Amino acid sequence: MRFLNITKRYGDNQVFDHFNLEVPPSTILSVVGPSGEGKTTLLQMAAGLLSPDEGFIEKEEGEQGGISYLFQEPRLLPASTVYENVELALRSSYKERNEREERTLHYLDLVGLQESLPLYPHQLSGGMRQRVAIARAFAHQCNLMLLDEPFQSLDIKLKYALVHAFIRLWEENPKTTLFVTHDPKEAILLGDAVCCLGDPKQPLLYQKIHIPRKARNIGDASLLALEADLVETLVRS
Ligand SMILES: Nc1ncnc2c1ncn2[C@@H]1O[C@H](COP(=O)(O)OP(=O)(O)OP(=O)(O)O)[C@@H](O)[C@H]1O
Repeated sequence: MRFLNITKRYGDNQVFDHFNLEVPPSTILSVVGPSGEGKTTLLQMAAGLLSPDEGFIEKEEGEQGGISYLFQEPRLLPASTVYENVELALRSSYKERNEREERTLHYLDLVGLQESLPLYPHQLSGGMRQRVAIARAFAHQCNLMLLDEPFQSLDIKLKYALVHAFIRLWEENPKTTLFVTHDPKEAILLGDAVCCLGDPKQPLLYQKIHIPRKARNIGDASLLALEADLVETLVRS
């Protein structure tokens, strides 16, 4: 997916000014940036919910069609169980009940919820609800994933458990993904590249990460150096 020469204004507020950015197919681009610098605007344009004033968004053939969203709040169906919340997302793509059941159990297993199938959202902790939302995002037939701070407001242990659950599911079937976060560590653990917004004309920082996702350890020297660069860019912006 490419953002080509994008200009976007809200009244006098110019958020993007002939801005270019590329997310190679089947990769994750982590987007960080100070508040109000256009992260959500970028996601909304990628989703087609908002049009740029100038420029356009080019999507590869495999990126057209369904989009899976993952938000900070899980947005589950309150009257449906854990199992049903995920199974419902599979109905349009799997007509066979047995196949749907197998897929549902697979996704819920990968996020560690195999024991919680009959529970309703109000019976779950915040972290468990977000696990269901992650499983559902992967169950939904999609060609593009848009993540808007899905791991925010979780304690640090839970946050990394969910980041790893996300990676396990994503690696099974990689989709072009835009991942918005305020947390440089999350950005570095998940992204094939990280970029920092903060200048309407161009990213303040864009850095590819060559270490395979599964081999990343947040204590590695090169990742710590990148994190320091990101933090410095964010603080200076
Ligand atoms: N519908 C709107 N009408 C007017 N201004 C808007 C609208 N949506 C966003 N903006 C403005 O555009 C700028 C970018 O907003 P956006 O929500 O994209 O930023 P963000 O980086 O996602 O912020 P945050 O990190 O706080 O979520 C902000 O100055 C915001 O006030």
